[in-house]
Amino acid sequence: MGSQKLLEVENLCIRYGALTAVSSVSFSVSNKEVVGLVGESGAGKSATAKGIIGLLPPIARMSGSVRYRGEELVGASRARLQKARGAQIGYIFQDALTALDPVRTVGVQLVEALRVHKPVSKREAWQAGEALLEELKIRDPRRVMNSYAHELSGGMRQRAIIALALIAEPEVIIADEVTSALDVTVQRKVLEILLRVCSDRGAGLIMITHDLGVVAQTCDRVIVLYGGIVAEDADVYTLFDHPRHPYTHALMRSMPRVGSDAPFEPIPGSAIQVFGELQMCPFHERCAKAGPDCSAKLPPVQTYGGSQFRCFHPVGLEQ
Ligand SMILES: Nc1ncnc2c1ncn2[C@@H]1O[C@H](COP(=O)(O)OP(=O)(O)OP(=O)(O)O)[C@@H](O)[C@H]1O
Repeated sequence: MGSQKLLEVENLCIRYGALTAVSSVSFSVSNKEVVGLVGESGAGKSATAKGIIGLLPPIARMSGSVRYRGEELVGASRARLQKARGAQIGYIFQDALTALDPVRTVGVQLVEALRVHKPVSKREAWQAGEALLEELKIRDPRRVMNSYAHELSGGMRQRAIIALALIAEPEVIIADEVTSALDVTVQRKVLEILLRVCSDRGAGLIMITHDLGVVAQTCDRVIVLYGGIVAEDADVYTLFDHPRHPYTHALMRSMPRVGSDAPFEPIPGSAIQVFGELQMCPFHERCAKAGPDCSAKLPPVQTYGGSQFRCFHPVGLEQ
């Protein structure tokens, strides 16, 4: 199977009243590709993901284009979006405790999630659920099928949530900070399992995270969001070898590195909220390289050596 574009997001803009959460975000996801959406809290990662599957709250206003296999989802009917959610685009929620219904067993929830989309009997759905839990390396799938969320460990709960998102075999999976609540060893295992199952199925994965360690471990391509815009978009090797946007560069210096004595430096200042149309670089107040041009207008997208970035003063390309 060659590379096929499954999802194309173009010029996505999302507003909550006067607050602009997402401005002109564009990217695509192909089969077997893992695309990271990275950025600090408030950067617009979840808004982008929820916009893709039509789960924004009624106050939100969205424009732009989201195409699944070429079919436009922005402005699609509620029924069309319901079909897209789960059967074509699966969403793994951030918070495993609230994503699972506390009063129904994992099995009952899996059966329902499958039967909404596929004409299978309860028995067949139950068997599919059990097989999927086994695929997710759950040692005693029958016990987990009959368990309630509170009876499971954090890692098991997270795998049950992953199963709920995968049961109807979507081709694109959005994983929203799926492992941030888990300790590091469990996190690594859950990520490995998620990647393997997505790759076995030929699915595309959008990995939402603020953790560059997770990005390095999992992603093929990385979209760095800041203030609701794509600050940088590059394949994972180019991004780590040659971060061009000063925000990406600062983000890398702010994380501890294994085997390095270099001190890690927090990014000064705090993330911004954008109101109205963005007329300047949203990072300029925190940026050591900013010049007068950065506060005068929004830098256009530039391309250099496999990266795209919005910056007048890219790192390593000083004139
Ligand atoms: N329902 C809402 N009403 C108003 N503003 C919102 C709403 N949801 C999100 N926002 C705002 O939209 C912006 C983007 O939020 P979003 O949740 O997409 O960020 P994020 O990058 O996913 O952050 P986090 O990592 O904390 O989840 C933020 O400024 C946030 O305060």
